[in-house]
Amino acid sequence: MGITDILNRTYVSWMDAAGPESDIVISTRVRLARNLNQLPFPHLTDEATGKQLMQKIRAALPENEEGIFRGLELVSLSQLSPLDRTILVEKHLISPEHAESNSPYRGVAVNYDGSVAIMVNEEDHLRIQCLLSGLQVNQAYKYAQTVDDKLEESLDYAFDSRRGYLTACPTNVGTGMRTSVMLHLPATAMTNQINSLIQNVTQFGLTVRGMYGEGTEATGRFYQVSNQVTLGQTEEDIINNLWTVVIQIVEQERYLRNGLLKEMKFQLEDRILRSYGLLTNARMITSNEALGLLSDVRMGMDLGIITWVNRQVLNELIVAIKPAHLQKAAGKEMDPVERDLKRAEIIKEKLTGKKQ
Ligand SMILES: Nc1ncnc2c1ncn2[C@@H]1O[C@H](COP(=O)(O)OP(=O)(O)OP(=O)(O)O)[C@@H](O)[C@H]1O
Repeated sequence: MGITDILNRTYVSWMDAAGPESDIVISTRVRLARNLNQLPFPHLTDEATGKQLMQKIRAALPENEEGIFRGLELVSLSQLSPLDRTILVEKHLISPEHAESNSPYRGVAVNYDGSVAIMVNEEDHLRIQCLLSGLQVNQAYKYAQTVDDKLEESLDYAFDSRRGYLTACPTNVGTGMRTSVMLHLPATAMTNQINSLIQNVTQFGLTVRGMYGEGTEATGRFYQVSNQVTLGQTEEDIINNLWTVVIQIVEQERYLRNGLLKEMKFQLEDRILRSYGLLTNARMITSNEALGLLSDVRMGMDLGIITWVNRQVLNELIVAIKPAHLQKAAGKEMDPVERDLKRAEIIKEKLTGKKQ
């Protein structure tokens, strides 16, 4: 029960849709950036220090422990194929930049259900991530803290009493914490209110990114909202601020959805049912088209228009239709046409429960 298991199945725990507000908040992530004293930051590291760091972290991870530590084992990126590294990106367990490396001195540890993932030698020596379903900022922070405390029992962190945790990029100094939520905002997007939302959240020290984080565009219907500031605020301030803003975004999205349902009931039902029809009948489908249609079906489910699909299936599909997951499922490399065929097949099967 370790990373192999995570790589061989689509499901990880953030997809269970069991968390609060999971009609709109898909997942919550808390990540802590940490570095070890006396060792240069990753971008200045040579082979010898890279190796030393991997050894120290491997030794610091608890063995045979239960709870959130179950299955947590450090694997070098060189031990994973490019496809498997992309699988981890598609599941949101490592960043796209980390996946580009095949260095033996960079690594990843993932627990049994993907709720804890640790990147080693990414931008910082350690990036501890906790990822949960729905809006669970406090719980995700609690998990991250538990992992952090456990590692700190045997690692000497770079910490300055005035500045806080020291990090490779000055924007992370202080708490070293980024808290974020992945939101599904179709009504906000359909009513052209995304730009004003972006402006509003910026005023609260938050930032809006695309589905795959830094450098990915905030377009479509899925958005990641996170704190921009790590210095001069406590972890509790950051969490409370994010929670307060997100609750308002959630309420606004629900209000807009209900408005659409009231004002254009038949058009909305038509659009959603057509989207379902396309998803369950297409012979070939691209990733972008599928994501847009899945977003419609998800909203249809939330509004009670589609009653026969469950949210976990939709969360799993968001990931199962990505290129690396499709190729893993097919057991071979595929060109774009083959992927479009396979994608259509998987969607049909998951939505209708019928094998082709
Ligand atoms: N709430 C969330 N749910 C699922 N995945 C998330 C969430 N927030 C971030 N991620 C994923 O984490 C990865 C990193 O995201 P991002 O670049 O925003 O953060 P970071 O690396 O911690 O920040 P930094 O820019 O400070 O390095 C991305 O793959 C992104 O998809």
